[in-house]
Amino acid sequence: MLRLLTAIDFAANKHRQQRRKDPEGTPYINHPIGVARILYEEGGVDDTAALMAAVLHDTVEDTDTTFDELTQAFGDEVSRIVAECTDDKTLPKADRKRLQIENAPHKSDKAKLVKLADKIYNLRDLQRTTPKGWTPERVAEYFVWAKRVTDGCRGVNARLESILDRIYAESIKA
Ligand SMILES: Nc1nc2c(ncn2[C@@H]2O[C@H](COP(=O)(O)OP(=O)(O)O)[C@@H](OP(=O)(O)OP(=O)(O)O)[C@H]2O)c(=O)[nH]1
Ligand SMILES: [Mn+2]
Repeated sequence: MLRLLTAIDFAANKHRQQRRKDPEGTPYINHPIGVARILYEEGGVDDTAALMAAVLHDTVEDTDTTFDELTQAFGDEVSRIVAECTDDKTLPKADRKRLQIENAPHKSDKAKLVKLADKIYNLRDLQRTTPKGWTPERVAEYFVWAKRVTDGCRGVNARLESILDRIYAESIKA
């Protein structure tokens, strides 16, 4: 479990100059820490590798962190879970979004858990406030897209899945 503290410190350093897209400019690190909290507290997940991967899940996608660095610091399993949760930013956005839907069902159970908690955090954020520059249409499209991704991650945690069911019932208009 102390490895989890090391991961939190690592992620906090990597994300230290980043802010969320909300109007308040919340520190980015609130997101990965919150994703790990959702996994543990709301999903009942106490697997250390999954919780560490949750904390680290955006470090490669959004900072200069490499998978080699993660493997060195935290081992193969954590690095692989993060890899499964990392979009290829060299691809056009439409391809990245499509690939998340297509690849979701093929991910490991631990990667699916991180994906479910990541989407819960982001969807709650969208219910709370609108990111800078987002139109209502873009927000609505994110809910529909996120549902397609998380539908492919089902079967790993009934509690997280029912939280998502409620969020979609509240926010996706037929
Ligand atoms: N809802 C919300 N999202 C914010 C905010 N600030 C940053 N984000 C991040 O923005 C991403 C979603 O925005 P998009 O425009 O769809 O994706 P993009 O950053 O990949 O282009 C999420 O990345 P991600 O975690 O990698 O997840 P995802 O791309 O798999 O959804 C989310 O964490 C905020 O204030 N509210
Ligand atoms: Mn994320």
